[in-house]
Amino acid sequence: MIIIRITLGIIFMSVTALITGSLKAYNWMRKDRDGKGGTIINISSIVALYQSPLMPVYSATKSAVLQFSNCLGKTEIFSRTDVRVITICFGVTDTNLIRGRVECIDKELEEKLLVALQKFPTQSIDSAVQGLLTAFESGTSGSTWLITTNKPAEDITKNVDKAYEILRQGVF
Ligand SMILES: NC(=O)c1ccc[n+]([C@@H]2O[C@H](COP(=O)([O-])OP(=O)(O)OC[C@H]3O[C@@H](n4cnc5c(N)ncnc54)[C@H](O)[C@@H]3O)[C@@H](O)[C@H]2O)c1
Ligand SMILES: CCCCC[C@H](O)/C=C/C=C\C/C=C\C/C=C\CCCC(=O)O
Repeated sequence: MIIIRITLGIIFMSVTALITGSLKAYNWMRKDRDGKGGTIINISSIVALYQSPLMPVYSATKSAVLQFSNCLGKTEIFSRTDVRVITICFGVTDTNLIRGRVECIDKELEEKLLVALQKFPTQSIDSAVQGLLTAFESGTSGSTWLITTNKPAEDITKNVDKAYEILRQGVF
């Protein structure tokens, strides 16, 4: 089935490869294992910050990137390893990704996504890169940055923390 192939591909690229690659870099850089410290910047997306039916698989992978990177970058670990982990949530950015056909889990969603991608303001690659550089220069370990609609990069770590404070109610 085509959708299974697409789904497995997205999960492999956005989650499996990202996590294994991050951990390889992490273990190589960590100061408590003779490394020199360093920075890992992982790319999530605005789809990790809200719930939409359009791309359940892709959205799940970007939420996984956000959670993995935030947790790996927590102070308790950073203070031992000096490996800073920053997460970027990009908005729609004018790259090949949004130019090609996006095969959703069904035709109805594909049509809705096309409309959404056309309606949602698209930022330039330059804005996206400028925002990433800001996050690299200013971001603390475990921070999350929103870079969208050609606006300056915004540190949204406090929003993510508040969201998880709400989610954890009743857990402990
Ligand atoms: N463009 C957007 O609107 C947008 C929004 C949010 C997040 N993102 C994320 O940004 C990241 C980059 O996407 P993009 O918009 O630059 O897409 P893109 O398609 O323009 O670029 C992807 C690049 O990755 C390369 N690539 C693909 N498979 C590879 C592999 N197995 N090994 C090495 N390189 C490979 C491609 O050749 C291409 O150069 C993705 O994680 C995407 O989810 C993009
Ligand atoms: C609603 C607009 C959100 C845009 C931000 C987002 O990161 C950009 C996505 C651009 C294209 C989608 C890229 C990959 C998904 C590919 C196929 C979807 C597979 C089905 C699914 O995810 O459920």
